[in-house]
Amino acid sequence: MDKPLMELKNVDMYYYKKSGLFKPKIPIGAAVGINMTINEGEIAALVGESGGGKTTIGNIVAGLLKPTSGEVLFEGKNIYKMTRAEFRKYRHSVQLVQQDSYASLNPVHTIEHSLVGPILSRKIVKNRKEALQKVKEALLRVELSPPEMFLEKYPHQLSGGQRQRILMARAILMNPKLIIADEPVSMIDVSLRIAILNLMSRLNREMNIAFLYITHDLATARYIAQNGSITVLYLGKIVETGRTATVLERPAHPYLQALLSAVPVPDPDIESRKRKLPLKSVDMPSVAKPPSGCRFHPRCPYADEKCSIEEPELIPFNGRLCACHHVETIPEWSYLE
Ligand SMILES: Nc1ncnc2c1ncn2[C@@H]1O[C@H](COP(=O)(O)OP(=O)(O)OP(=O)(O)O)[C@@H](O)[C@H]1O
Repeated sequence: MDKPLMELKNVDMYYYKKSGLFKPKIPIGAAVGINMTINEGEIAALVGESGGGKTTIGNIVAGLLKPTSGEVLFEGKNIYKMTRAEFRKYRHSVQLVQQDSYASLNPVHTIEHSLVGPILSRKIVKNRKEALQKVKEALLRVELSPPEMFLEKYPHQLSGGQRQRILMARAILMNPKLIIADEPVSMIDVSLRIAILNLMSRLNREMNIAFLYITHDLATARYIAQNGSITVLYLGKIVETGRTATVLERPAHPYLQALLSAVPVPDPDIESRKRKLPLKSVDMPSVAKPPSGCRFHPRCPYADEKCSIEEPELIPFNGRLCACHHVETIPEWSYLE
């Protein structure tokens, strides 16, 4: 039985950008009308192109960014109505791992210092001896062995993949229920990516930690969230969401269909027979000036007048939710022509 861990209810996040001296600030709807649930122990993928609002949503879930409106619930409680003690517990339970592992670690501190410090100061352990023991266990869990070899190192002495593992170790030391992994593999060598994805899957299975995996890369989202859920964003709005297997098997929204058609296949024969979805425009409009009606309509091959006027709601369709006026009538997607 799925139990909601984190819920976003009708969340909007507007940034305000200066448009010139004496001119009013322009609102940028980086996330609009977001409803999303991450269940206990689930791997949820959040995908979309640059500027879609992924990092904004990740930071809202992490409690680092307060949305302009809407509710953020952790275990059913609004995080902005929590007592100090409850909020502290939530912040320990939800950890954020960012893409730039170098920037996330203090370059003048050893790994031991960076990992022991937070659990001592947050009183997760009683003393330094216990802290060191826990840190060694965490390093073993993230496959940095022997741990003693890594404790005295500085971030610059480690590879990108090893630093990303250190960040995972720092996150699991807080005994989290959810780790938000924001593009965790985009800055490491392709050959090492799969190992980090497998590590996250293992932490999910062995420690029942839920993951919010944020990425622009559908292939890695499909791989890691194959038994979980996927939410696709376009210019700050959800266009399709549901179980990953259902959504990616038969994508319903034309934007997701186009994204899937663009994932290259190594076999040239299949690649040449793969179905293409020619978009009307390759240019991504600005989120500061989103198109009227359906935000995808200027690029959508199926768009008509209604799409340019009326914003589509997310509605149930074939076992998932999809925001498209023509979802019932557009040709069913198939992988090959
Ligand atoms: N602090 C800010 N002030 C003003 N605008 C912002 C701020 N942070 C983000 N934005 C804008 O909000 C939009 C969504 O940004 P966000 O970083 O959430 O998207 P993203 O999908 O994570 O993209 P990327 O993969 O490029 O990081 C972008 O147009 C961005 O320029």
